[in-house]
Amino acid sequence: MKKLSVIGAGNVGASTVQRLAESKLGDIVMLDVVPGLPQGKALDLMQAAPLMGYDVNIKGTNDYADIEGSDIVIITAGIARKPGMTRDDLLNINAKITREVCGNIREYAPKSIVITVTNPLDIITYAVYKCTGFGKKRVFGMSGLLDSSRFASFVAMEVGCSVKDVDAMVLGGHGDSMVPLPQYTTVSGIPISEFLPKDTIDRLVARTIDAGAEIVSLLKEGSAFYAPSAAIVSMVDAIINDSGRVVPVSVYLEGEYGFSDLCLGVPAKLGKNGIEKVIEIQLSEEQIVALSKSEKSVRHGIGKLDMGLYEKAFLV
Ligand SMILES: NC(=O)C1=CN([C@@H]2O[C@H](COP(=O)(O)OP(=O)(O)OC[C@H]3O[C@@H](n4cnc5c(N)ncnc54)[C@H](O)[C@@H]3O)[C@@H](O)[C@H]2O)C=CC1
Ligand SMILES: O=C([O-])CC(=O)C(=O)O
Repeated sequence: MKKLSVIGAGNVGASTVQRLAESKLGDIVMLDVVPGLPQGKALDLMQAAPLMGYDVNIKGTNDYADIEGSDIVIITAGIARKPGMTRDDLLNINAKITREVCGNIREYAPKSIVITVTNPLDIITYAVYKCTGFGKKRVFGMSGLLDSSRFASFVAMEVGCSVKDVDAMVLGGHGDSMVPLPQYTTVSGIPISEFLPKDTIDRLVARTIDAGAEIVSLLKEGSAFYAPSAAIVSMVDAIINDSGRVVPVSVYLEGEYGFSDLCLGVPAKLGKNGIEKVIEIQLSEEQIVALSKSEKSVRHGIGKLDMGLYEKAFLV
């Protein structure tokens, strides 16, 4: 059995633990700072095991020693946005939480693959990459798979076809400058332009970019967690089963797409070592401009991080 640890037992963390258990992907540790919260949720999930037929162990804890030897660690600890906020507004608080989490991952799970989820996603992924020193294969962020799934669901609703036949692709940062790629979005391999007029596609692209905020404004408290946890578990499945799935992830770039020293959503092959390969695809002039805009926005956020603190953490 693989050992999977989820840091943060809130909406995203607890739903991820439930999906991991139901997918029988490994034994799970769920950690949170709030005393009793992860323990209570873990106990509740263990009591569902006989009904759901999952034979995995789920432990709730406030003690990082329990994540010792984890194969995969998923970081969901941090605050979620409220209506009217951007993801970038979460940076100061979540960067501080992330530093503490990273120090503990370095100490207790130094061989793990780390999947970041906490927002602002690309900036936090960069911070975790720097802070852990684990290298780009073992530190990457979940966002593009969620954004692509949202785009695919909107296409299926509009075309009136099965979601099973829709493949969508969204690149760039997980924010207002994300880059949905209609040209790489298909229904049974057929470009969506064969099914939908341009103004409809433009509307679905805009809805995809705004999809997180749409849910925040409906919920009033907190943000999405059902689709995010599904995307996280798809990525964990691809790693554990060494499946070679190609999905968009936020990864540290070293010249790919012409960008360096930041994390940005690009297609990558996932396998047992984490990121097996970053895939570079042909982009149109318009898409290159959009991706550059996204890169600038993420780089601006990275500029707000106090990197001294990360480098110091790395040296401890
Ligand atoms: N990358 C993506 O696509 C997505 C990212 N998110 C982000 O994920 C994060 C979590 O979202 P939710 O679970 O909905 O929030 P939530 O508020 O329901 O849960 C967050 C949990 O983190 C815990 N926490 C806070 N500080 C901690 C620390 N130092 N150590 C351990 N745990 C700590 C809190 O006690 C809380 O239980 C947010 O930053 C949110 O914006 C959410 C959805 C999608
Ligand atoms: O919108 C948010 O703040 C949470 C998130 O990243 C998403 O649902 O895409």
